Amino acid sequence: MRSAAVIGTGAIGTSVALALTRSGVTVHLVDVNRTAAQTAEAMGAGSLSPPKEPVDVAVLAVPPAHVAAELARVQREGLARAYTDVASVKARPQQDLLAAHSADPAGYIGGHPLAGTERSGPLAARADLFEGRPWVLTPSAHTDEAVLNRALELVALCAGTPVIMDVAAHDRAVALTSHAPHLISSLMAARLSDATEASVRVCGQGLRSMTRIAGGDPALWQDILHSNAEAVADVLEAYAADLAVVVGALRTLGSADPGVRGQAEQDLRRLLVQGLRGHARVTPKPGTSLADLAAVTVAIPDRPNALAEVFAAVGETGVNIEDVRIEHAPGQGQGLVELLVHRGGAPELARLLGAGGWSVSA
Ligand SMILES: NC(=O)C1=CN([C@@H]2O[C@H](COP(=O)(O)OP(=O)(O)OC[C@H]3O[C@@H](n4cnc5c(N)ncnc54)[C@H](O)[C@@H]3O)[C@@H](O)[C@H]2O)C=CC1
Ligand SMILES: O=C(O)C(=O)Cc1ccc(O)cc1
Repeated sequence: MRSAAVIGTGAIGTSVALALTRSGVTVHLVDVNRTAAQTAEAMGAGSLSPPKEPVDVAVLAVPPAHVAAELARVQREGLARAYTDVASVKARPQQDLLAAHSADPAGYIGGHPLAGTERSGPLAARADLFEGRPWVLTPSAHTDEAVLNRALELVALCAGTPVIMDVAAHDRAVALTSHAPHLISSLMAARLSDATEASVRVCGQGLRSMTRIAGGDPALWQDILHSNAEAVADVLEAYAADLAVVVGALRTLGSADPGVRGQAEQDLRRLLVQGLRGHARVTPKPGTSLADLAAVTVAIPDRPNALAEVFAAVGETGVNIEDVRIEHAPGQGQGLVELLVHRGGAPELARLLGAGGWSVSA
């Protein structure tokens, strides 16, 4: 691939543009918001000048409701030889596209990288955002093979992992893994909006993780949820049924009737154990299961470069870090870095870091 166009230079579009530019692709940037496009250009993501001939691929990184209209527009202009998008829902853009008779479905393949952030705009972009992340492609019966191949090349240049899916299966899957969880995160965060300062002050890291995605742009999420409403409602209905059981169990845990109490204990345990099983299925890295990993926790003093020194110390041991979590409470003298490594390497890593003077628990 020699050239590309990115339409929509927000968090995702600029990340794609940065990754392609880094690989030597000439990238042309387009956005209805001039400031967003200029910021992306200033970040080194590409150029605002229009291409002189059709580019190899155009990536539509606009909100889902705008994909089909933008696609029809840029196809009419003959901007590219192949077109794809990154929208979080796939059935709606495809239906809109088929309904918009001016668009050419053969030149288009749906796409969705499962990587992102709760922050919007080009300043939230990162060239390495897609590294090792699944990137769904949804070829339709109309999609040309050359277009599929071009999209596979795009994913490879962004270091993503391609996953071919049918649009309906994709939308059901992300309802479960992304869209319903987003709403649950918003529900949790909404409960806090008028809580007392005294209550909010005693929040733990778990709450911060669980409400992080509630910080996403409400307009974008309204669009995503609107485009996948039925599938998300199905998942939330299942949550509602589980919640009813849990509330019932909590209300009857203290019952004088041993039968009722026993049932409540069983219901609660079943949910907690099932949660543990589900948690183990969310892999931190493709090909790695959480069950294969162990955590080594290192206390980090609050001084410049301390974090870099820990990573350098781990690097010297030769142990690969599979995932990392950082807990820091502003104003406290130290933070905690939890290093997730392969189970077999954890004891030796803990020993070596301890010998190096770090305060470690494994
Ligand atoms: N936020 C996330 O973490 C992820 C988002 N996505 C999808 O990526 C797409 C973009 O999302 P973000 O980058 O997060 O949003 P963003 O708000 O950061 O960027 C969207 C950009 O599109 C521009 N835009 C809107 N309509 C346009 C049009 N008609 N023509 C040209 N530019 C237009 C906006 O001015 C804005 O700069 C959405 O479809 C979203 O569903 C996919 C994966 C992750
Ligand atoms: O911020 C996160 O952790 C995300 O998971 C972001 C995200 C948001 C929307 C998507 O369609 C895909 C990924």
